[in-house]
Amino acid sequence: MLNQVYRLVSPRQFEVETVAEEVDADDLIVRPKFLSICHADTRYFFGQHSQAALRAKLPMALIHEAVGEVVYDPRNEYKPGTLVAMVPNTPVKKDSIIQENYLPSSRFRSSGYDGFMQEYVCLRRDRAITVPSDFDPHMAAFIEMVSVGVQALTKLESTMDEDQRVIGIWGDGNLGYITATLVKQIFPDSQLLVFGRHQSKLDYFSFADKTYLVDDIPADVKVSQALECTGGQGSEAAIQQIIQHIQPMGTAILMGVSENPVGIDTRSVLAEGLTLRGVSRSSREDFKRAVDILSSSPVTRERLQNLVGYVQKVSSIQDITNFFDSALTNYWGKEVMEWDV
Ligand SMILES: NC(=O)C1=CN([C@@H]2O[C@H](COP(=O)(O)OP(=O)(O)OC[C@H]3O[C@@H](n4cnc5c(N)ncnc54)[C@H](OP(=O)(O)O)[C@@H]3O)[C@@H](O)[C@H]2O)C=CC1
Ligand SMILES: O=C(CO)[C@H](O)[C@H](O)COP(=O)(O)O
Ligand SMILES: [Zn+2]
Repeated sequence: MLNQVYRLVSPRQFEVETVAEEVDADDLIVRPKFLSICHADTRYFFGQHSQAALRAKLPMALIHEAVGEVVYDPRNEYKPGTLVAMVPNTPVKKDSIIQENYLPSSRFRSSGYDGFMQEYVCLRRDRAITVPSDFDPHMAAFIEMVSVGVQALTKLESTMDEDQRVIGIWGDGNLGYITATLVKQIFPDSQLLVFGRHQSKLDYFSFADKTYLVDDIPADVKVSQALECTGGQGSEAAIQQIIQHIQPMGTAILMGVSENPVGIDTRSVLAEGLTLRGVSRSSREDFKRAVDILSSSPVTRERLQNLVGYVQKVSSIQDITNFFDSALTNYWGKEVMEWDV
């Protein structure tokens, strides 16, 4: 099959390339419909990586958050038109200990392998998760980020001590918001505190028990467990505050991506017996749990619809470039492309 792939060839420059795809019975052909942007994509688009990293990864199609319609299934298991969320991680090896999203051999789309900015995606069938028909498709576009929140809270469940009284989230953006909605489902009896830098963003977290501006946290506020959802240099200050406000022996899940190493006060980590656990990406199981949570909780779906921040139809390379530029100035929520190329 000949396919048109929209690749970033250098910062801010896309080119369309025709690629011959080999389709076997294990694959599905999916037409991408709604694509949403992650910070990882904007870091490539704006060239916020070292020259060596850009040379190693580009040209590459961006975007790892998307839903699309099945157009062809050689095994006829999926009806044409079925909306599926596409899992961007494709494992090529199995390991009895290391999960698929932590195996260096796995192929993650839009980080070294072509992402979903394509005319058609040739998708291994175990990478497709059916999206229920009552989901808003703009919200469904970022199920991948919801699955990362699920991965984080699943890891928190298996790592933390028994103290579930207070869960603290640092970060008042997309990942913080998604993770906060999931805390309300996965830890329904816990108090949820959210710590951010913008009152106008914290106002969206109306379902949290309390929100704090990070320059105004009372010294006696304590959280049992914490999740860092900030990224960039902001991670350093967030991790420092988590160390100050977490109970001894608490667990902090770190999710924000920083291009440069950040400093951590290890003396306090040791003295308080803290666990810092990194979480990256997600697995098929996390997608399934994410869809199950959304299916059984209309209120979570409604909250996540509030995170649809900017929607635009794109039909050309110029539209795609404009869309990424708009993402830079969008203040709240996820940017979703209606993919019409
Ligand atoms: N681990 C994983 O698999 C994944 C990681 N990520 C990463 O997560 C990070 C966040 O993504 P996203 O939510 O989309 O980004 P956003 O920009 O939407 O959100 C980050 C928010 O955190 C705020 N912030 C910065 N510093 C602090 C601080 N010290 N304490 C509290 N809040 C702070 C930011 O404010 P301001 O804008 O003023 O700095 C911003 O509002 C990124 O690095 C992204 O790459 C995303 C998806 C998956
Ligand atoms: O966003 C993510 C998962 O949803 C990851 O943070 C992203 O895949 C990291 O990729 P890279 O190493 O290319 O920045
Ligand atoms: Zn991402």
